[in-house]
Amino acid sequence: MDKDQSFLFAGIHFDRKKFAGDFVKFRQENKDAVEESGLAVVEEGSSEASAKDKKRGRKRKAGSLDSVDGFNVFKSSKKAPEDLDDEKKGDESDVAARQRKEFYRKLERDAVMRKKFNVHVSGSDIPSPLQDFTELRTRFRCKSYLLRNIAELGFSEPTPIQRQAIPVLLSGRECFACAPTGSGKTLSFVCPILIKLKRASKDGIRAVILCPTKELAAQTTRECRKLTRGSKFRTKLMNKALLRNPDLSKLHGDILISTPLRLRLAIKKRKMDLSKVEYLVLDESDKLFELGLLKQIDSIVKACSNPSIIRSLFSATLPDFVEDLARTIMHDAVRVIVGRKNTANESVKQKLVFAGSEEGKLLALRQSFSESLNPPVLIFVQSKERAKELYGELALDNIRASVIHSDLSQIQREDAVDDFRAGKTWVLIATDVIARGMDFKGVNCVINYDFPDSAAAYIHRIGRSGRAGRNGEAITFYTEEDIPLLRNVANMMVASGCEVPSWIMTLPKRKWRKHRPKRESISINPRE
Ligand SMILES: Nc1ncnc2c1ncn2[C@@H]1O[C@H](COP(=O)(O)OP(=O)(O)OP(=O)(O)O)[C@@H](O)[C@H]1O
Repeated sequence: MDKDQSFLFAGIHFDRKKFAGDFVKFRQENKDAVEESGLAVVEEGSSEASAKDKKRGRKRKAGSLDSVDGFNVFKSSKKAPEDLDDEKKGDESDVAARQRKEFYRKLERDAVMRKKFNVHVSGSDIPSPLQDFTELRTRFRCKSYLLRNIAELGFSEPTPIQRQAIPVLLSGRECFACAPTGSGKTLSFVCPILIKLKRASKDGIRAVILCPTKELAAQTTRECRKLTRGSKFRTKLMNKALLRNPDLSKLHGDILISTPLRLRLAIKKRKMDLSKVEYLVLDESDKLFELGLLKQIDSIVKACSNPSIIRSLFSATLPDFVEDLARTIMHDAVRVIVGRKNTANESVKQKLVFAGSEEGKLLALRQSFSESLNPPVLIFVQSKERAKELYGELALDNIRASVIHSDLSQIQREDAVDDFRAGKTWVLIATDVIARGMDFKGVNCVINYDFPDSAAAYIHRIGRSGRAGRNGEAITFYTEEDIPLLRNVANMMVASGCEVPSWIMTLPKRKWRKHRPKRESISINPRE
């Protein structure tokens, strides 16, 4: 068949320009045929494959030049030139058939692997997922220091998001990634940066990672530094001290991690130059795209003016409006979703507890602590005033608790986090300021003392537990005021495999709106 085709078309020069419309149609038909065959995403060949194809193309060209040499070599041969031509065509079509077969096999292997790890992709020409970390060396020439650091961190195999997002970014593609809380998204964006930047340079900042809070920026900086041990890469955190520097135009460093507000200040007031930035990561991207931060993000995106910049968005929640907004600035981005978009982590056992009133909540908390306090426990409340009140109450019970909210100084906030991490405090009372991204090892239980104000807040809060494959628990207190939105949380619980009393599922479905009802004071006993 192939032979016939090549015979039929031999000598025909197809004018692609003249018949551009037909050519596109023809390509589309071919695409449809592949799609019907059920093989993963239509153009889901790896970019390495396409790179190989390009090389093959080059080789083919080179081959036609080689054939001149070849002709010379066989000049003395007894065979007639026509026979040689036929033989060569036969060989070429065999090679093409073999290559095609191998290509489809690869697509099938990729599809099987994605299915196994619950990875869903869309976009064109998507690279194969990683089988293991050693592929970072064989496929992407990762340096040994990075593999050593990954091993020292105890990561024996890549998590599903790492399997797919790392090769996507390493093949120079922009990317939206949505994967459950605690599933290793940080390594998914730091690792490609380190491999792609190759070596440290004095040319200024080449990668920027934006995080919505100072705490998360500090944590990501720490993680980055663990991964760059043994290399010359320098990771800079945009903190108060750095921001005092009147001229940041010559800042020495490779990777800069910042909150949007601080980076915008650095650009506007401290001559920060981001024109050489090759990688821009928006971590917790949906938070960064909220109204309050959008202006800052916009000016940072503009300041990163390198035309070949690679931008990526990561979060455990990726609403459609964020994707739509991001698509306006991204080129040919690949979308990687692990599991189902916007769902709670399945390793967290979730429970709803009716507490009746504010007083009932405090009683329920005290009772559960007196029966079994299984630290570390993280408690979320809806405002800093309530955080202070609850802290005061727990102090009366001699529970080793600390509190974190936006009224505290940066040092106090850092101390609260560090003490909780080090096990000096058993309970951390917090507002949503630390609901996103914070990686506290082994939080046994998250208590939503106050009902969350959005689906994303629920997913991120409870995602502080059940991280890196561990199990966790989440308890959500509710009172009469929260019942209108109870079904929303119940739906998320059901979607992640938890049981919910059947009456809750019969409640009317409501659209989430900012839910911060005015609640009675937490303190029952007036104190001095
Ligand atoms: N391949 C791996 N194997 C085992 N543990 C890993 C691996 N990659 C990352 N981790 C660990 O998993 C934990 C969660 O990682 P990370 O903080 O990157 O999650 P995340 O997906 O960004 O979560 P969130 O959505 O809450 O920000 C960390 O403690 C990290 O050290």
